[in-house]
Amino acid sequence: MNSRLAPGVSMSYHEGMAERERPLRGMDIIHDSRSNKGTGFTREERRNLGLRGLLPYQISSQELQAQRVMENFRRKENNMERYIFLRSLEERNERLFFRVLMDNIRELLPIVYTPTVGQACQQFANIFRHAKGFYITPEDKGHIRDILNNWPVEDVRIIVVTDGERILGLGDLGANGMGIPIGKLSLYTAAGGIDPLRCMPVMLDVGTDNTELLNDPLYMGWPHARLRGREYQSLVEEFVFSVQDKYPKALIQFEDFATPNAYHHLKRFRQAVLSFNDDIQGTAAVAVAGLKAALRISGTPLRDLRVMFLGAGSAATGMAHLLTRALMEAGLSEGEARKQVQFVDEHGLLISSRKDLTPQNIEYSVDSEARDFVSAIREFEPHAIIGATGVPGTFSREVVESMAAVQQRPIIFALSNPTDRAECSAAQAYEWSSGRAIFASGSPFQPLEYEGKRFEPAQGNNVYIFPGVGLGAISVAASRISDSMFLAAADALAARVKQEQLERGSIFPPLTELRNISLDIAEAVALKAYEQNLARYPHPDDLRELIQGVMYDPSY
Ligand SMILES: NC(=O)C1=CN([C@@H]2O[C@H](COP(=O)(O)OP(=O)(O)OC[C@H]3O[C@@H](n4cnc5c(N)ncnc54)[C@H](OP(=O)(O)O)[C@@H]3O)[C@@H](O)[C@H]2O)C=CC1
Ligand SMILES: CC(=O)C(=O)O
Ligand SMILES: [Mg+2]
Repeated sequence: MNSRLAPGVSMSYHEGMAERERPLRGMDIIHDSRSNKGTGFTREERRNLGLRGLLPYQISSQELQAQRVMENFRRKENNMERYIFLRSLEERNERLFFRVLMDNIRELLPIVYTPTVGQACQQFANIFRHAKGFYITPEDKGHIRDILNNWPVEDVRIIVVTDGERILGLGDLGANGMGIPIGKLSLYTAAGGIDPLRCMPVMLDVGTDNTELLNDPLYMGWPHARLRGREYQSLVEEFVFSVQDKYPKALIQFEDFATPNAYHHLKRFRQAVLSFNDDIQGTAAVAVAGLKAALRISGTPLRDLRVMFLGAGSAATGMAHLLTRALMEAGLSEGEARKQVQFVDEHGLLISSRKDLTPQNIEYSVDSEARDFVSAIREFEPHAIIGATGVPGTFSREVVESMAAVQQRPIIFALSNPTDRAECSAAQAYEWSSGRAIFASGSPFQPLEYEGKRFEPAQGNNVYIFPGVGLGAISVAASRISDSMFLAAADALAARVKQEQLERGSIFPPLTELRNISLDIAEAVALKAYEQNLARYPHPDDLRELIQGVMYDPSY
């Protein structure tokens, strides 16, 4: 048991959580999305809360309201309309929004998350209705701790922060990237059971180098070129330390930073602050889980697995790092494990003589005559290729055919988001490999038939990981997040894949199980925290029950 408590960290999850009471009545309660039930208010509530006359006569159950919402949702003409509709619902009636999201996660995930959230970021100014989240600009330098007091919640537990420089595979979207922290936090609640009151989306709006946005009079962000260098770093530091001061129990998830900054922040804060980088570490765990499940289909032992990454940025190098750890757990030395991982980027195979290697990928560089992707595949004969380039079409027919020539069951993960950035589509992977590919993609592809056989392509996305990691970490007040926690998360995810799913080619469990998956992951992460002496709350009698007990329920 470890009861080292940081200043401001109490002994249990719920302690210190009470927010200032705001007795609401009448129209105020209807305009407060957290309290509002719309037509769900009972006769008695209507009498006691001054609501008589303010609502139509009929009282609807939450189930009936949800049915009404889904009918309206399905009548919308396109996904952007659906996105706007759902976000407006959240602004009116938060519990109904989460009820609907949780009960229809398969149908709604592509709207609140990738691919539609990418489009929503691109059109952020055009669809803007209502400010949500917290914006920090360079003009707030020296005042961040003060302005955090403007946030109306006393006890925040999860913060997702971006600076908008690498939004999915869409590049620098400046302050429009706020759609991503908002979307990720909706999933923290729907999948990870974190009370939305405890969630805070943050945009570090340090400008943008996207000239189209800078020239757009509708752009709503800080209209300057990106802050860089020391000034940028010191703004990020001020933000992190202000958060620690105001919200000492909060986990900070860094999201969609450009690679050099992503690694800089990870290195700077990972030991001292409860934080992680989702693109580097969350993606890594989902990939390791997917590979482990895929190996159950191909029959290849983990210690023999060879993987070639296309792209050598934050997502790919994060995956390589955790995969190396997994291979070491399977009995290889670090050197042996690294030899089983290779990278190809825009300029070809990462060979030792290249001058553009980074600290994250240099250890994987090789001596080889091969240069381009296809000849590197022929030489290395990887069991898996994993794309994290943000560039569509990079898994060409020749690439997939080469994989099918060297492996009976080639593993092909096209992880770039949104859908139109995927390295190849599910249909292409199956067709070009004569139905032999074991496929996953970052954004969803519909089930399909190839030569009379039905395939259900899996979605290899960090949404399977971050809600559970966050839930586990804050349930025990972890002091930091370790690599071992991500390996534990990967194992918990892989363990949920059933044989019958593998037979349909699906290497991740159904998204409808996200809440239970997150609970399993949270338990595994929390156990790891106790094992590694990183938990700051005393060990409970029943860890799973404790975690389950803190999970948000949107029912009235
Ligand atoms: N499925 C999931 O859960 C996740 C998916 N992703 C996706 O991964 C993608 C990459 O993210 P991230 O790693 O942060 O981005 P980066 O920009 O850091 O990395 C992209 C990498 O791809 C390389 N690249 C670019 N063009 C090509 C090309 N034509 N052929 C080969 N390599 C190329 C780049 O090389 P260079 O630097 O030389 O340009 C760079 O190494 C994004 O689309 C993102 O949506 C990210 C996180 C999670
Ligand atoms: C999924 C995700 O985190 C990304 O594409 O950046
Ligand atoms: Mg991301």
